[in-house]
Amino acid sequence: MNRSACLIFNPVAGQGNPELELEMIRSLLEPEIDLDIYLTSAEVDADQLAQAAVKRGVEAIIACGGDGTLSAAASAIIGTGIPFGIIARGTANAFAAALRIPNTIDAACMTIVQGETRYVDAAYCNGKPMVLLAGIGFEAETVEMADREAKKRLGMMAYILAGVQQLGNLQSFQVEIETEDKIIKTKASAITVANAAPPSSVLAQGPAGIIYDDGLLDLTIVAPNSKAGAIAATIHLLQTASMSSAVERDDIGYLRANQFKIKAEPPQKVVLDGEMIGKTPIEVYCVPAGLKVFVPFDQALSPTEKLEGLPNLTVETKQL
Ligand SMILES: Nc1ncnc2c1ncn2[C@@H]1O[C@H](COP(=O)(O)OP(=O)(O)OP(=O)(O)O)[C@@H](O)[C@H]1O
Repeated sequence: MNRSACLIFNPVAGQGNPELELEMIRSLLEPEIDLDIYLTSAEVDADQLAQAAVKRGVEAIIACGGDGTLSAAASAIIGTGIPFGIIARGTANAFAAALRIPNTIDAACMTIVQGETRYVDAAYCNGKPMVLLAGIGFEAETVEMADREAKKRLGMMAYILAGVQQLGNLQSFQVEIETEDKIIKTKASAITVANAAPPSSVLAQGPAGIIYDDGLLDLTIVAPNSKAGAIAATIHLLQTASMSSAVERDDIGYLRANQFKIKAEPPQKVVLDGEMIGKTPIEVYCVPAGLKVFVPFDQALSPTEKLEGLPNLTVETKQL
């Protein structure tokens, strides 16, 4: 008997041809999986469709669209244990990159067909589900500037251009960050709280690698004191992200915790998984192992040790 799944498809996401893309997905998945297909509309979003699918007791949910669609669908699935398939067709595709899921339609479909799953953490920010990150300040201003029309025309460049434009009027603010055991007060231009983040989310890259299944959130504080400092800090974050090392600049800080309460003065705009949600204050907490996601076969089990290649290696199994 075939497996079954609810497929939630956003027909306006990305820059491709939605009819052809849906046809391709059906031809790749339907030999193995019976699909119940629902299209999002301006009125009915992916979270409503996913909530209804959860109520119907579906075997799996597959979401196909940009980051907005993927996070909206994921939000209804957190804590349900229903396996979640991701087919990214957006501009930034941060969701797939952060969870290391292929971002081409055929490889994403193969991942779902293979059927390997892995638990990853999720989070809630001001009561709203979060899979990737909450950005305060600079990032939120940049996302707001890159509107759908600009993204259609320019793709990823829309975000980069908005970021460059935004550097010109870099604002800093007072911030208070509270964890279970600390209250930190400082000045900043950007605060990012990440559950999972792709390397392209530069402002999240303070720590040496963001771990998305450790039950903790990673917070990065970027506090440059000039436009030149902001550029230098960004370049440093790009370098450390590509080498998976932690930052070493006085104007960048980071910490890990299970939850954060953040206040800013003046209040700052907040972007949550790519969508504007209003202004600070925010409260974010992690939901360990909140999502069960289809992942490529080689990631289903993360290796707990690596010994091969060590010089003169011998490994002896002890008799217990
Ligand atoms: N049929 C539709 N017509 C108009 N808007 C829609 C429709 N379906 C979904 N939407 C809207 O699309 C938005 C989500 O878009 P999504 O993020 O998936 O794609 P994108 O903007 O192309 O990608 P990215 O976020 O990577 O730039 C939501 O705001 C949702 O309300």
